[in-house]
Amino acid sequence: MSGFWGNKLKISIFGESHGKGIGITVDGLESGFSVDFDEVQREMERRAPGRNSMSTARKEGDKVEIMSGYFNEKTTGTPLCGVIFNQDTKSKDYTTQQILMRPGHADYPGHLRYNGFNDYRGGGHFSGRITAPIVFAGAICKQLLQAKGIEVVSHIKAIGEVEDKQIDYCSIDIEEFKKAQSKEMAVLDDEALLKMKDKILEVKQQEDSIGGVIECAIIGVPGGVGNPFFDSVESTIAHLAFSVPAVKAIEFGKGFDITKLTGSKANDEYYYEGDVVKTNTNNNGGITGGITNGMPIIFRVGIKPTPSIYKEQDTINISTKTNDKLKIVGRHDPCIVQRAVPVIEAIAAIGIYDLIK
Ligand SMILES: Cc1cc2nc3c(=O)[nH]c(=O)nc-3n(C[C@H](O)[C@H](O)[C@H](O)COP(=O)(O)O)c2cc1C
Ligand SMILES: C=C(O[C@@H]1CC(C(=O)O)=C[C@@H](OP(=O)(O)O)[C@H]1O)C(=O)O
Repeated sequence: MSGFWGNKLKISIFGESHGKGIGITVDGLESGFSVDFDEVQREMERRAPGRNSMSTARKEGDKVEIMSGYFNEKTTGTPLCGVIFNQDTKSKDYTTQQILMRPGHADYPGHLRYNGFNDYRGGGHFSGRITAPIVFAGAICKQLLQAKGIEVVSHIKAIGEVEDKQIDYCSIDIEEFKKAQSKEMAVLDDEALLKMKDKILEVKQQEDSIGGVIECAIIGVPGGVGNPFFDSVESTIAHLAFSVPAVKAIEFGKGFDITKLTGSKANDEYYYEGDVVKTNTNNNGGITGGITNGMPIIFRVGIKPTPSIYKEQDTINISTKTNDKLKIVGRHDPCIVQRAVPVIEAIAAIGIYDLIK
């Protein structure tokens, strides 16, 4: 089975991009919590397709219908199920995807795994569209975490070679991040934002695509959360991050760059600020031994360039068993990164809520 995740919180996703609908069941939420559904819908809008020239042209309302688990304006504590009905499908664009396998997409592995019975339309269950219900569940977890003084924020660290400003891992300016959320893309530095936008529109013009990096910070998690080995905070977040289509890399704190430091530079030295324990640096991204140390949790995910590009590509025809050419039609994101920002925040919130519940 692969549609289920969680320990104390359990989520189960379902649906296909061109099927009737997509959704999620969330079990293990605390009872008696009033969800701000306007805020949930704002989170859905941050991810929704068809909102600007940097996105797929497919337009979805992405309004979530609550089927269960919410009564008298409060969570009941029993499974909360949210459904989103698909509206703007154009399945004929995918006629050739039955036999011509898109490089970089799940067509071929999905065909093998499900013996040809997979729904190939719009990528079916493999589609980035299935991240909409994840954002829904994450938006609720975010609110539950906020009530405990925990904030989850993120920004686009890079699109291709264009980078946003370096953040201070020890002291996250939450307001600066929140301001970035209302921009066209979640970038802290306005000049970098314009350069990133130009880059995305340039590759779009060239019938190509581009990837990038999202950096996420979780602030306010007390020290002592998590477990050694298999349920470490890193394992929990990484498991969820790699469940997001197009995520190909993850690193915590200084990440791969920590390997270039000596121990005396890499260690985060402790000090007391009043009775609060802090560290001078945060190279370990707020986690040591798989357990939080009270500093901001910092991680980055690498998102690959969108696989469906309009340039002609080499591929295979699984019907004739010959080599062939593929020229994709349809509506695709020239870059996934800017739409995946709320998805990464959502998986972070789901993971941390599961650990602290
Ligand atoms: C928000 C979001 C939007 C996406 N949009 C597209 C798209 O328009 N076209 C496409 O080919 N892939 C898109 N993807 C990525 C594919 O779904 C993904 O690359 C594919 O399922 C293969 O999985 P993998 O890249 O994790 O190996 C999107 C992913 C996300 C998270
Ligand atoms: C619909 C969404 O994005 C889709 C993700 C996607 C893919 O292959 O992942 C391919 C495209 O699907 P379609 O060809 O049906 O338009 C995107 O539009 C969404 O994110 O809500």
